[in-house]
Formats: sequence, C-alpha cells, structure tokens
Amino acid sequence: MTGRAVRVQGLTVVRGGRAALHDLRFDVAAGQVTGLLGPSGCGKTTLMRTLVGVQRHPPGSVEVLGEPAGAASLRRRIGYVTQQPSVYDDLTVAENLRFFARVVGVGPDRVAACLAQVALGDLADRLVGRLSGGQRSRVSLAVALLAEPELLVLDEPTVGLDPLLRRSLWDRFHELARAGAAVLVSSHVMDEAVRCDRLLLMRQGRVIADDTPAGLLAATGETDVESAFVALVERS
Ligand SMILES: Nc1ncnc2c1ncn2[C@@H]1O[C@H](COP(=O)(O)OP(=O)(O)OP(=O)(O)O)[C@@H](O)[C@H]1O
Repeated sequence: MTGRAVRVQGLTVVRGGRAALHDLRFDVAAGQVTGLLGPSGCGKTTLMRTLVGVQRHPPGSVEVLGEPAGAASLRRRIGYVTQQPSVYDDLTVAENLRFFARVVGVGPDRVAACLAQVALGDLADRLVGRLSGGQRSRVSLAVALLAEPELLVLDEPTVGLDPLLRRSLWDRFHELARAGAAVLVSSHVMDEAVRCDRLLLMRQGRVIADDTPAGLLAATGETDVESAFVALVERS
C-alpha cells in the first residue's frame, strides 16, 4: 500500500428526487484492489460517477488523489470504464486505441502495451462492431489504461466474461495495483469478493461494511461473503 487515493466524507447524493447515497465515509487505498459490492440499484454506479467527477455532489465531500473530485487536473490521472463500452464500432481495435492515445496525449507505443494487457493483441485489426460484448469491454479497459492512471474505476468489468478471462482480468487488476494504482472494481456478484484486497459492501445507498474479505468473514462468523452480507443486513 502506498497511501490514500480517495477520501469520502459525508457524501450524500440525490438522484431523481431520492437519496442514492447516504452520508458515505470511507477511504480507498492506493496499491490495492478494492471491491465495491452490492445488489443492483444500491448506488455503485452513482458512487463511481462521483469519484470520477461527473456526478454533482456536496463540495468538500470527495477528495481524489489529493484534489477535489471533478478537478480538471484529475482527468488524465483517472481511468473510468463504464458498463456501456465507449469506443467506436466503425474503427478497428487498434484504430480506437490510436485515436484515444492522441486524445490523452500518449505515444503510439502505449497502444500495443495496453492491448497486450487486456489480451486483445490478436484482435487489433478487427472492427469493434464485430466483437462480442466482453471483447468490446476489454477495448474500453485498454483505452482507460493508455494514460497509466493512478486511479482506475471499473464498473462491473467482468460481467458476462468466461471464467478464464475473468481470472486473467483480475490478475491484471492486481498487477496494476502492485504497480501503485488504486483499483476500484464494482460487481453485484458476491463471489468476486475473494479476489479483492479490500471490500466496500453497499446496500440501499449505504456502505454496510468496509473491511478485508477475511476481516468481514471473521466479524460475521460466516464462511462466504454472501452469507456475511445477509448477516450484516439482518443485524441492522
Ligand atoms: N439517471 C438517474 N436518474 C434518477 N435516478 C437514478 C438515475 N440513475 C440511477 N438512479 C437511481 O439511483 C439509485 C442508485 O443507482 P445506481 O445506478 O448507482 O446503482 P448500481 O448499484 O450501480 O446498480 P447496477 O448494479 O444495477 O448498475 C437507484 O435507486 C436508481 O434508481
């Protein structure tokens, strides 16, 4: 661990007239993979949007890499992969990467490196419109890696992937964390918890646990994270 990447203090966000996040308080460490886990609609995407600066929030409630969330200087320091891949269907994989490399101001050498990181080198010349959903998501991930972000925010990056690919992506996340990045990965699949260094469990806009996987199981006396989640909800 190499310090704190995110500090959230008293974060409440209202969406559609209802509080989507309630008075959240937690830190995210650099050099770790933090899992943001919780059922659909619990606020994971809203929280991620806030961290990357596209969601209105109370001033002073979120600090990212030492700056207020949304500061212009953070743009190149954060990689964000949404659930909907934001790449061009009518360009090849490599053309997309070369385009975004120019946008973020990095050299073409980063293109091959990022494609290799997400195991897409073999598909470099394929049109993105002809890829599967999982492959397209990996193109988005490669784009997010171009500028070597210090904070990588990934919204459900492993949904629908085959188990081997999912495992290799988790290995990549850990490699990035070992290199010093803070990696925040959301999932509604509790099984993914064991792959994280640290967990933030969310329910109904609140963080109900902030612990290591082992610490969470010890605190609840359960043997798996899904049962621990249920135990926490029943206790509260
Ligand atoms: N554009 C929007 N306008 C109004 N309310 C919204 C909007 N987007 C999300 N919400 C509400 O905010 C709450 C949190 O939604 P959010 O998308 O953050 O959840 P999530 O945990 O990411 O869900 P999922 O796992 O399904 O993506 C939900 O109650 C949702 O209905």
